[in-house]
Amino acid sequence: MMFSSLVAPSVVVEAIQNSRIAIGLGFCLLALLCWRIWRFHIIPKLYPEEPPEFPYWIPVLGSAISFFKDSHGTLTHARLLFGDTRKPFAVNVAGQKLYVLTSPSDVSAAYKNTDALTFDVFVRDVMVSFGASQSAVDKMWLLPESSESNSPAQVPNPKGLSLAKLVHDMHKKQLHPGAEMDILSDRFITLISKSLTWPNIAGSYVVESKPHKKLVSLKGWCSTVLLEAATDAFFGDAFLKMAPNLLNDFFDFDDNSWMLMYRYPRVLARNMYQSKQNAIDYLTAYLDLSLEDRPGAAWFVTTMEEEQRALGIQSRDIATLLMMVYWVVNSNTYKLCFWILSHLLHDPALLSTLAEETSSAIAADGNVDMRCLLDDCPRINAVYDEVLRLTNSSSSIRHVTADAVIGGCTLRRGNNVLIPYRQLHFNEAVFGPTAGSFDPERFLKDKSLARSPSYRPFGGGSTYCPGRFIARQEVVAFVAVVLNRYDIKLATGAGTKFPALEELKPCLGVMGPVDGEDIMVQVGQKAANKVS
Ligand code: HEM
Repeated sequence: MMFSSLVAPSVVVEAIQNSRIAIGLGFCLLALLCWRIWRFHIIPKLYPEEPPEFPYWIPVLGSAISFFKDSHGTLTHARLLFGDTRKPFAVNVAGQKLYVLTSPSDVSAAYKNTDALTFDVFVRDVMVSFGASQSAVDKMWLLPESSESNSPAQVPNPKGLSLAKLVHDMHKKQLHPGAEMDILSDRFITLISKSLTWPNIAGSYVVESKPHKKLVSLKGWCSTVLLEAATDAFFGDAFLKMAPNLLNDFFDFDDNSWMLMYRYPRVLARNMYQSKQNAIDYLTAYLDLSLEDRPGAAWFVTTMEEEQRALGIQSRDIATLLMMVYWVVNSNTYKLCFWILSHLLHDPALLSTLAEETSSAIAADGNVDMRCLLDDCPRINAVYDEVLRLTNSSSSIRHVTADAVIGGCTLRRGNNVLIPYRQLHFNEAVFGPTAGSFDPERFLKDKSLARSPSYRPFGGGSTYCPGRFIARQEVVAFVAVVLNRYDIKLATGAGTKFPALEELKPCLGVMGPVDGEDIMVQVGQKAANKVS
């Protein structure tokens, strides 16, 4: 009796506390439900001209978790939820509203609307994320008539643009067909051809070496050859000699560079930040060498440095900004070579068709006839286009500086626009019911596809990739030289299954294989080219 009279009040207190918690929880749930109904059912009716927003439950996070886990899957889910009309919709990622464009006509309209949709805000942000000082970033945007600007006017600048804007013209001068591109691409292709000679197939990617047979990691082979060639072609051979770990730092950075773009906290991305720093340290040391000690740099590198020094930008900041260029130049092509060769190794008939088609472009002395590869070898070029379509996960991004109407919807100032190319590249209305699979002849059967507004592997508008000409040359030359110089086949045993694309990790370019899904390749000298 005494015991129960002691216990009873505490049971009652506990019950009251529990009911308060239940009421509190119920109230929170009700508030959340009201907020959701307001946000995703009432607001769209009040503002029907704005793109509808993909619903979410956690206000501050928005759709961030699913977007970072699988951005293509999340955007596809949103597109289908809105009836697959391909009209603009919005996704909220960690409090930031992103308008998503998935129709080819909206994408073209966005690229054209350079007044209201700008890339500048994004570039400034990226420069700062890469580690450039605020003063260097401001100097990049100084107008030439400003008293602080002392440009040597290496590049014609009739419109009086800041260096940040003029750089687009400089990219074009270096990378679009013309004298500077010829010099760069000759150097590139010569270096690739040299790295693919039998004695030069060496290094950590070679797992086993016998007199006329080598076992190589395909990913290691493609990445080492392409990155070394690009580094040498852009900076001359001094840079690689003084930066022994550059390639490893670059790959460590490249694998996780999305963390930088999405501003991951340093504690969660130490490795990525450290590798970026190491690469920038190497570039700074390179820029501090005298010009005589670093001959052979490409026109863009020397001219950009001169222009930046004239603005009073110091080596470390020049190195940081150059690192951004080094990254865009190098992050895609080695992965494309990897995927093309993976398909060929799994389809020996296709491999021999392409070897035969390209044979007259590859001379025994190592010379590569680029014109022949580009103009007379439609099959290898069709495979290039198809693999690029399937593996590219780049997006264009723009900032809305003034309200703009795209696809009949009003995009509000202050938000960002996302153009995810993968949404275009898998559109069955354009690429047919087999859009999700590899068809080596897709671009051969329908030549207009390569020019379709739904095929955008290199983006468009003001940021349309200027490196697209050299990219094709590098990749096609690499594959054609390998096919014509060597007998290649999948090594028996482990590593022969077709590698899976790393689709779930956010990626800003061509996707790599899932970790550990490399391919081991047996490389043998063709009887005609045997060299000991
Ligand atoms: C297959 C390989 C490549 C792909 C898929 C690719 C794709 C892209 C994309 C999507 C953009 C940004 C477009 C946008 O924001 O709208 C871009 C920009 C750029 N790419 Fe490429 N790229 C490749 C290879 C290259 C190569 C080999 C070079 C140089 C040799 C290069 C140089 C550049 C530069 C300098 C920019 C910045 C353009 C600017 O903002 O002015 N790219 N690339």
